[in-house]
Amino acid sequence: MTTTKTFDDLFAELSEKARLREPGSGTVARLDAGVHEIGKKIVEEAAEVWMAAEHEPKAAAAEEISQLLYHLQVMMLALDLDLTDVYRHL
Ligand SMILES: N=c1c2ncn([C@@H]3O[C@H](COP(=O)(O)OP(=O)(O)OP(=O)(O)O)[C@@H](O)[C@H]3O)c2ncn1[C@@H]1O[C@H](COP(=O)(O)O)[C@@H](O)[C@H]1O
Repeated sequence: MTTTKTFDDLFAELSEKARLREPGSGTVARLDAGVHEIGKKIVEEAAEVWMAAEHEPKAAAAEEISQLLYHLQVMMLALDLDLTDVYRHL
């Protein structure tokens, strides 16, 4: 049986990689690049979500949405925000 990684699972995984500064982690590299670069990536991925939603199959849009969620989590880590900081606004 395959298990599906949830938003919370991914955040826990990324938090641990950041804490350990895991060698070879793309997440650590993105954190080192800083908020400005992470922000540019969020805008890029958001545009890709929009384009996929209008012009590509639903599966492609789903993949782009997953990438946007990933980069939003990287920004949360860069700002030292945790899930409860965000969830309290939902
Ligand atoms: N879910 C993701 C994820 N989504 C998107 N991305 C990154 O975002 C990029 C988005 O794809 P693009 O098409 O924009 O690629 P690109 O233009 O080459 O982007 P750049 O790498 O040049 O920024 C991907 O190539 C990944 O680098 C992700 N990188 C990592 N994860 C997961 O995060 C976890 C930790 O990853 P590491 O920190 O790399 O170990 C793992 O479980 C990964 O599966």
